[in-house]
Amino acid sequence: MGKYTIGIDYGTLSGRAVLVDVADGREVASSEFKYPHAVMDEALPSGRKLGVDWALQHPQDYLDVLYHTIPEVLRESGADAEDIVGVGIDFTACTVLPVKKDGTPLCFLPEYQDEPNAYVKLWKHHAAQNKANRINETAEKRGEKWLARYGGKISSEWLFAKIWQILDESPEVYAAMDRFIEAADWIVWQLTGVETRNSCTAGYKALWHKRGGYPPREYFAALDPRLEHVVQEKLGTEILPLGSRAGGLTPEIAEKTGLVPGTAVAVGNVDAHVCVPAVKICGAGKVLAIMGTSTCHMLLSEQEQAVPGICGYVEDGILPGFYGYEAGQSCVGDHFAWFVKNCVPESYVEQAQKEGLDIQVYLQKLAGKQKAGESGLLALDWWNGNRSVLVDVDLTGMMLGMTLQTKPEEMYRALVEATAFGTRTIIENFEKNGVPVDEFYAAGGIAEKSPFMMQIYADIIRKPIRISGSKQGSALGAAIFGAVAAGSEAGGYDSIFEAAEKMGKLKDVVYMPNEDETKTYDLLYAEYTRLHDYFGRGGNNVMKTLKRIKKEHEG
Ligand SMILES: Nc1ncnc2c1ncn2[C@@H]1O[C@H](COP(=O)(O)OP(=O)(O)O)[C@@H](O)[C@H]1O
Ligand SMILES: O=C(CO)[C@H](O)[C@H](O)COP(=O)(O)O
Repeated sequence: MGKYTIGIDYGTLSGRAVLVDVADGREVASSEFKYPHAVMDEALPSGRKLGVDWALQHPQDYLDVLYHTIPEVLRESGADAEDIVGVGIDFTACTVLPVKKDGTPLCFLPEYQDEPNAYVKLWKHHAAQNKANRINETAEKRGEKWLARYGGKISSEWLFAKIWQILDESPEVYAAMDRFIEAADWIVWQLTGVETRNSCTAGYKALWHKRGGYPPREYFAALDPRLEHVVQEKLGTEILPLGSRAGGLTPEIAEKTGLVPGTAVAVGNVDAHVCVPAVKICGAGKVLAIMGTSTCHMLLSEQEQAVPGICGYVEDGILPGFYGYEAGQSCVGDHFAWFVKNCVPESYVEQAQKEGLDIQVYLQKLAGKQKAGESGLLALDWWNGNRSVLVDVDLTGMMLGMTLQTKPEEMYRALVEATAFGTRTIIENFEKNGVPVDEFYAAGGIAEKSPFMMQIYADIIRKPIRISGSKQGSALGAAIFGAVAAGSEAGGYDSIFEAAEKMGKLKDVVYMPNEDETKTYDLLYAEYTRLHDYFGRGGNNVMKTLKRIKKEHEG
């Protein structure tokens, strides 16, 4: 009888579960549940308006993912629950929420339902930038050594900026929360009844270090005296390494999902990092880009090297025995989603429908007929700020070269190219700073759906691109960690490397750079870099001025 594990990938808009065969990673069944509340960036369910740069979620949606997708993959596969030996989950990060000590989210309590700071702050909640600035300035002033691990600057997406925002704006919420916890750890807590913290989110998003722990309390006190004991009071300090077993499934969750009580559950993981073993990466020098709403770039190295402008590096943060480096672009597919929602004429939508094509596929069909540089357009990919290498959410988007002849498919292609230039900037930044990049892999919705984009990326970054063999790379990665949490005695594996070797997958296709296109793209990339540095490194702060004026209008 085969043994199986279930991996659940909590993305920005939905949760996706896969049930896979432990022997070879074969996907037997899958299921998706779209979050009913999606991303709340304008108002709470009560109608209460949110400010600029807010992005919240509702934790009930995460529980509903379990109740819908697990029974569905069990039904679809026909697998016996006794043969499901482990469950692993991954989540967007730093997606964080305030909870009571029994795990109840504050936003479930009637007194906080109309309080924005009681909800989950999604990874792309950018309304704590003023806090991130002070976190950086204070760290620099005090000569905090950890700052270099985070590329010299931490982002407003990270944990301490978010919790400080709560303290500052809603001290009563801060006082009422017993824990501030990553959604990854919270959902594992709901599955097992045990509160655990995973080393991945703690390391990348909460400044934690395997040997040194968190920054000292004097640092937090220098930020705000009320934060002096934030770690002890709100976070908890017992951090478990990736691949550990967090606990066994509770009888209540087992009953609601159809699984067996006590089934091994892995400690939480991050949607990007978890994907590395899913594409069989087990060593240094291979960048994996997980390309969806945003892109995260993961890279292993045997060397510890400070790299400016990256999100950070964490020892054992992706796989044991390596320094795991992370960089990213906080907006990639989000550009394209924004474009089709706001900038495509009715006639295009109708034609796409007539041809039975998704509107993005239709635009790609038209844009694919063009050559590099043919549109005369060049864009900066900062519709949601810049995560790497500038680490500045106050930067905004820009497109240059438009004329009365410019077509929607050309603008769409320019946005795709801009995101690829952003990726090339990240690769070159690693290489320049002593972390070699030999190969490039891609996973995520975009790598899966769009050969058009993958070819443009290969042409722009000048490297062959290998693609994840699973449509759900992150969910497969979570299932792989589920197999390690189960261990070999239960039918899983004792090492993540062995599990990756057996269960990881790559497609046969490799996108090769096309020499003619790369030559033109080199010219465009030089112009992109000029604009990138001009608008992004202080040559012209017009984007910030415009944002400030906009904020004044919004009060
Ligand atoms: N045919 C397509 N080609 C390229 N990108 C697409 C296509 N369809 C949807 N997308 C983009 O994929 C992104 C979602 O990626 P996905 O990996 O599925 O989700 P997530 O990032 O939430 O995990 C959206 O931002 C959307 O613009
Ligand atoms: O910060 C992250 C990883 O470190 C987020 O999880 C990520 O950017 C969100 O990913 P997705 O594009 O899949 O929604």
